[in-house]
Amino acid sequence: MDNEAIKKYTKCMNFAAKKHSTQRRKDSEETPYINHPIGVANIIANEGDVTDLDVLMAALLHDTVEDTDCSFDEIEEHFGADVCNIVKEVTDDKSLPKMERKRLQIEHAKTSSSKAKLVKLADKLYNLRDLQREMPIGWTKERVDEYFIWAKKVVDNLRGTNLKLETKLDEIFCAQGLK
Ligand SMILES: Nc1nc2c(ncn2[C@@H]2O[C@H](COP(=O)(O)OP(=O)(O)O)[C@@H](OP(=O)(O)OP(=O)(O)O)[C@H]2O)c(=O)[nH]1
Ligand SMILES: [Mn+2]
Repeated sequence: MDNEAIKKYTKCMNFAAKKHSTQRRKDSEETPYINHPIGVANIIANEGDVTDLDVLMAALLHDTVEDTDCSFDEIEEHFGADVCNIVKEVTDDKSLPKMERKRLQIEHAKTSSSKAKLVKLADKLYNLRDLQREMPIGWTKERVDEYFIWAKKVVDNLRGTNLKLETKLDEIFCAQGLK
């Protein structure tokens, strides 16, 4: 086992956990938010069969700039430019109106790098499974249905990246009547 890689990945997990420490998911159990990034990394490694360290660290960090006080500079300083660039590709600009943010995510998906596409595929697979499990507090069925339709538009622009993850996403879309 590569000691340096294990040390870097563990440092990254700890960094992400501290950044997300006060955040909770929108489910009724108020699951600690960190479960999401760790779950996304786990999907990439153990369902997508991808163990590229930069991809797995970017998965752990993928919501830190978007949702915490973390900066891209901080990520680059601690984890390097390659990881930082993947995080940049998967970070929505929260200063934009929501609809514009969601439109841009569909558009950017097409031209993003294969490493960013992997993170995005796993992010969507995690969130869609969460939606199948439980409706987020304050959401309506319409909002859930809209998320599935929007998520499929993003995923359709990520295809050709990882057949295992795309197949599992299509099973979910099929179950939702979206095919
Ligand atoms: N399904 C589900 N989602 C939850 C839960 N708690 C937090 N979320 C997050 O909410 C976001 C989806 O809600 P939206 O209202 O569409 O997005 P917004 O928070 O960015 O406005 C996702 O963010 P994201 O990871 O940035 O993904 P995405 O919106 O870019 O797909 C998801 O991770 C939960 O319990 N269930
Ligand atoms: Mn996410």
